[in-house]
Amino acid sequence: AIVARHCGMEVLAMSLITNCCVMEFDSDQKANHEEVLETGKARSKDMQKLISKIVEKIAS
Ligand SMILES: O=P(O)(O)O[C@@H]1C[C@H](O)[C@@H](CO)O1
Ligand SMILES: Nc1nc2[nH]cnc2c(=O)[nH]1
Repeated sequence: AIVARHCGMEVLAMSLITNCCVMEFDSDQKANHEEVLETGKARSKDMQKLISKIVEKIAS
């Protein structure tokens, strides 16, 4: 993104929130990669649709 901006390109960044951050060191809860993969998979179609719509709007 930094190089793209340097070259004068417009940049859109997106992020999918995939899990909760565990703030307490001694918490029983633990963040794990499986929940991240699971959410990514569960939301992949939504992300595809959203990005397609954005590209359509940019192109029109
Ligand atoms: O050990 P961290 O906090 O880096 O772990 C998080 C949770 C997942 O294991 C991974 C992201 O997928 O980072
Ligand atoms: N998606 C995701 N990425 C991370 N990178 C470091 N920690 C995390 C986390 O809890 N979730």
